[in-house]
Amino acid sequence: MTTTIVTTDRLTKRYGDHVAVDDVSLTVRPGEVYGFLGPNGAGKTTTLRMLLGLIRPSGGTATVLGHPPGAPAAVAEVGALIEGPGFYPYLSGRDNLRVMARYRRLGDETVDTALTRVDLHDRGDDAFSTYSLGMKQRLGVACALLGDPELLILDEPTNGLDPAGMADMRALIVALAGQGQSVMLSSHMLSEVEEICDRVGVISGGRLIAESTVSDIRGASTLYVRAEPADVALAVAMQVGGDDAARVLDDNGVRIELDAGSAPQVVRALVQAGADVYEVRTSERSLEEVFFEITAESIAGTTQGVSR
Ligand SMILES: Nc1ncnc2c1ncn2[C@@H]1O[C@H](COP(=O)(O)OP(=O)(O)OP(=O)(O)O)[C@@H](O)[C@H]1O
Repeated sequence: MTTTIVTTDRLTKRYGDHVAVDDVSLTVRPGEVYGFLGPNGAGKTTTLRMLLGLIRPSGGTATVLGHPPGAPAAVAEVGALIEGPGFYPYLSGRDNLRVMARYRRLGDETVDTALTRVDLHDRGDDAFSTYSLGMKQRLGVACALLGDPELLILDEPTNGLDPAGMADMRALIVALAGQGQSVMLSSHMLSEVEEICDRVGVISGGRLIAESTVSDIRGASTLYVRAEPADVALAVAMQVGGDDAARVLDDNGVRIELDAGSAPQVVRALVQAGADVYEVRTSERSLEEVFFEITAESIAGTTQGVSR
C-alpha cells in the first residue's frame, strides 16, 4: 500500500524571472482530504498542473502514488478537475462521460457508477447545456471519477457555485473521502474547506507557508473577556497570561491567548482586582483569520525579494 499519495520536494516553477511555485515541499496522505489554500495567483493551479504532469517543473521533484507525475501508472490512478472541464453542450451528461470513458478505454459501466456517485444518475440523459452550474461542476467530478482513481485532484471545485451548489459539492467531497478516495483540492475560500479538510497546505507568493491539520493551523483557542474597567481587565489578563498574550479589542473586551482551562483562574483574578465581569467565553480563531495573518506575514517578510 502507498504510504503517501503525493509528495513534493522543493518543487519549483519559474516563468522567466517570475517564480510561480517556489521550493514547495508538501505531502498528501492516503484517505485524506487535503486543502491547498492560497489567494489568487499564489501558485495553486501551477502546482496541481505539475502534479498531473501537464507542465514540467523548473526544479525539485514530485511523486504521485509512488510514480513521477504524468507516468502512465500515475495517470491511470488520478482523476482531475482542473480549470473547468470541456463538455459538448449538445450531448447528454452520460454521453459526454461515455466519450471520455472510451477515449480512456474504460467500459460504459464506469459511466453509470460515476453518475450515481455524484447524484446525477437521474439527469444523465439530459443535454449538458440544460445543467445548472452546480450540475456541470458535479459532472466534472464524475469525469474525474471515471475508472475509480485512487486520488482526485480538484482545482477550485466550488468556484462560481451558489451557496446551495457549494454545500452539495462539499457533501459530495466528504462522501467520496468516506468511500476511501484521497482528495486534494485547491481553494481560496477558506471557510469552505475548513469544514471538510483533514489537513491544509497554505501557499502564498509561490511558497508553502504552513502545512498542518486545520485545528493545528488555527492554533489554541483563546479566551475572550469583557469586564470593566477595561484597563483593570487588561492588567489582570497580562498578569495571568503574560504581557504579549493580552490585548484590548475595539468593544473594550480583552482577548487573552490562553487555553480555555484558564477561565476560572482569570475570573478569580478579575474579581479579586475589583472588576465587574460581564462576559467570558472561549473563541477559536477561524481559519480565515489565521490565513490572513500568515499570508500577510509571509508577504511582509518577502516584499523585498518579490520581483514584479
Ligand atoms: N503560463 C504562464 N506564464 C507566465 N506566468 C504564469 C503562467 N501560469 C501561471 N503564471 C503565473 O504564476 C502565478 C501563479 O499562478 P496560478 O494560476 O498557479 O495561481 P493560483 O493560486 O492557481 O491562482 P488562482 O486562484 O487565481 O487560479 C501567477 O502570478 C500567474 O500569473
